[in-house]
Amino acid sequence: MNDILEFDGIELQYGARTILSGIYMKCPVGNIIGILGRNGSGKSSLLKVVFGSLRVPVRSVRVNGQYLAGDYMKKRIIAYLPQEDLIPPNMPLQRALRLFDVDKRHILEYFPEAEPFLSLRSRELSGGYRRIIEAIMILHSKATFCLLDEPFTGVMPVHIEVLQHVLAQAKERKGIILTDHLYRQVLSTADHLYILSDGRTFAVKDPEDLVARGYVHAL
Ligand SMILES: Nc1ncnc2c1ncn2[C@@H]1O[C@H](COP(=O)(O)OP(=O)(O)OP(=O)(O)O)[C@@H](O)[C@H]1O
Repeated sequence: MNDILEFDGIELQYGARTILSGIYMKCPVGNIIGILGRNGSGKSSLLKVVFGSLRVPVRSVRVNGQYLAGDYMKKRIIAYLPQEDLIPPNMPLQRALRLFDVDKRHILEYFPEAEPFLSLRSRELSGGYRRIIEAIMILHSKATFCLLDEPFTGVMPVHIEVLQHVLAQAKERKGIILTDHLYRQVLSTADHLYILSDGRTFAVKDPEDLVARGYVHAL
């Protein structure tokens, strides 16, 4: 049976505002799960809570029914691409690849032209190149589950197609949860979709649900 990442019982509040409550999501290996939601609906917060970098008093994150606690990445269970840059600005790309235990050939396979970039510091790369390289790094990490916050944003269309190809290959051995406002790309990439609204997750059965939840005017 494929491994399954599952979470619920997550409560997140900022002051008097409840951001997350009534969350349930399941991500089996072999699947890409898309999360959509209006600005400020809590998508990034949810991924941080699941990864463990944002601590909350109540949370239940499980793999195959076993509760996870602490720093998941060290256990090579979950890898996370934050909405902000992943690689520190002064870190050379090849050092980041070593840290994430990713062979450079996984980058060069898609971008042979990137060989000279490997010795550059992250801040010396263009934003779009940095984003797709970071996303590919996470997808080739040893973790079984990958959380990707806006992997398509800032990436040019021909490279989005490359990333969709990498995602399709990666899901054969991983479970992937991603969120992005490039919703057409999310719709064409994800096997299952959720929309986050009023702090809760709703499974999207029909793309028209996105209109009903005020995420798009029309499809
Ligand atoms: N550290 C914080 N302190 C107070 N409020 C916060 C903090 N971080 C996030 N928020 C608020 O929590 C809400 C959810 O933020 P989050 O970034 O998770 O939303 P999002 O769905 O990812 O938004 P976007 O689509 O704009 O990226 C927002 O209203 C945001 O202002």
